[in-house]
Amino acid sequence: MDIVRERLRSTFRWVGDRTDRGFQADVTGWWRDPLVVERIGRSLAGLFDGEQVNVVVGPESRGSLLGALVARELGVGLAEVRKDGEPLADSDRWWEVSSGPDYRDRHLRMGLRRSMLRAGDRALFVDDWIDTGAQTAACHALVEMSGARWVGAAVVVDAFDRPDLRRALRVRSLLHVRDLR
Ligand SMILES: O=P(O)(O)OC[C@H]1O[C@H](OP(=O)(O)OP(=O)(O)O)[C@H](O)[C@@H]1O
Ligand SMILES: Nc1ncnc2[nH]cnc12
Repeated sequence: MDIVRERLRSTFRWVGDRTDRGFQADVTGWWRDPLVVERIGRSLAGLFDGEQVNVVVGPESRGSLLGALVARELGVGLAEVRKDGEPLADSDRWWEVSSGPDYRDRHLRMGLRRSMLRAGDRALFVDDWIDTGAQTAACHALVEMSGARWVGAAVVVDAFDRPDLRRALRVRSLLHVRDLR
């Protein structure tokens, strides 16, 4: 296992009791580790090495934090997807979809300003975690709606139990959730 994956494992913690409703993943230790901050953008970008990407799509908030690091590495920009967000001005044209139930059973309105994605763009989705896949699927729908191409989904932790959708969404990860147990 390389040093970035090792640090991701050692700075991660589960909070609460496994049988408890409050049992949660705490990834904040990642952001506090300078080595992770320095190298994670390159590691995530490397999951799609050799593929042409000209925009990174990152959902608020941890996806846009990581997305900015990946975009910096690739020399491209970031299209931030808001959750239950609104256009800032009535004149803003906005793409929006509703997600299926996510890991907290929420149906989120996910959206972004239309000018953030253009037909012909090649979009790489970035996030910290994929669980039900509902938010990733919603972002995929936004990318398709805009006419951009979906290159794939680069995530830190894969906790997705839908192999068919993993393939369809081209999900690649640095860790599987079982690496954190
Ligand atoms: O696979 P799913 O079940 O759709 O869940 C995955 C999403 O859930 C988490 O975000 P959350 O909405 O908790 O927001 P945060 O990044 O602001 O913590 C995570 O960062 C992913 O974006
Ligand atoms: N089980 C989980 N813990 C923390 N963040 C998540 N995002 C999606 N699923 C998650």
